[in-house]
Amino acid sequence: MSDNTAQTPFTSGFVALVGRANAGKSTLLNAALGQKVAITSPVAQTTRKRLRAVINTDSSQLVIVDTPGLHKPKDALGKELNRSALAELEDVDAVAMLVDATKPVGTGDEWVAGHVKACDAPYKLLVLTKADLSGPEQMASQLEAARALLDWDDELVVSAKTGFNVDSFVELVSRHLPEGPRWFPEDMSCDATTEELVAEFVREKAFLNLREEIPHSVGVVCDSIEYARDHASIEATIIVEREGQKGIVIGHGGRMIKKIGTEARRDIERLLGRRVYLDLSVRVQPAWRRDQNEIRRLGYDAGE
Ligand SMILES: Nc1nc2c(ncn2[C@@H]2O[C@H](COP(=O)(O)OP(=O)(O)OP(=O)(O)O)[C@@H](O)[C@H]2O)c(=O)[nH]1
Repeated sequence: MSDNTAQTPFTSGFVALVGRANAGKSTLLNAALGQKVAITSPVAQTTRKRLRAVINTDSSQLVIVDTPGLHKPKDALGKELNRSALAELEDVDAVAMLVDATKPVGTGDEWVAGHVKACDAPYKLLVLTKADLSGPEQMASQLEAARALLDWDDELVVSAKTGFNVDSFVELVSRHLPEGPRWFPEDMSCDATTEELVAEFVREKAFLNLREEIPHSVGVVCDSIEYARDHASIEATIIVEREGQKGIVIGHGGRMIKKIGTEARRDIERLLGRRVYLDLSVRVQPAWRRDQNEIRRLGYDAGE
């Protein structure tokens, strides 16, 4: 494939997706990539790991950085997530701030916008998400409120669920990146290891199936992956903070952990392109969310 044509210079760069928890960052990233790498759920603060996804077009390479949603931190994990999200803003070529079209623009958005305003990124894009859930009037008033947050370079309304304007998002950002080479090989879709993606896919299903406070107490680590000719055998551990939570994760007669495992296995099979045997266990690690070392060990930190 030719990278450059006489007419359009090849552009490349880093793009941070920021926004309040639950704004739709991970969903937009997966939709733009056309492949699931980031986990999503209706529970706020699902994203813990920074993930870089690489989107290649004929004339550009976007390295999209998904960040944990910004929020008022309640514990060491919360602080680390904010730190990691804000650190991403320091060195990117573009920032896309996502605002949920269905939730009134409020102090949370103002706080995030304040950080976007202060950062040096040369291109700042407002993205109104979840267009499929919002009527024209609500959309218009949300846009007006979001416009007042800062002097945006551009604005775009998208629905990552229906695909509306997802391609436009990629095109628009590509046009505003600097001229540059492909930084990453064309066949690389993200910077997470298979083990990290497996652990995240299991955590997503735990988030989706467990209610109330438990999801935030859940950490997942992938212990091993063994590849055979036509399948892979995987062992992973779900970490919780209390004995009682362990019982809930396992469920009556093991039903809950089986459900989590079955759902995660489907995504992992799609990722690996082969049959998967997934062996899940549960371990209690009291107060791991307050333990900086444990947060690091699980990879829910800013890295380097
Ligand atoms: N209907 C609809 N739902 C969406 C859309 N985008 C995201 N969602 C839903 O909104 C919820 C949150 O989406 P995420 O992508 O996990 O949001 P996030 O900003 O990454 O959230 P954090 O991890 O908390 O920072 C999920 O239930 C998504 O399915 C959309 O365009 N339309």
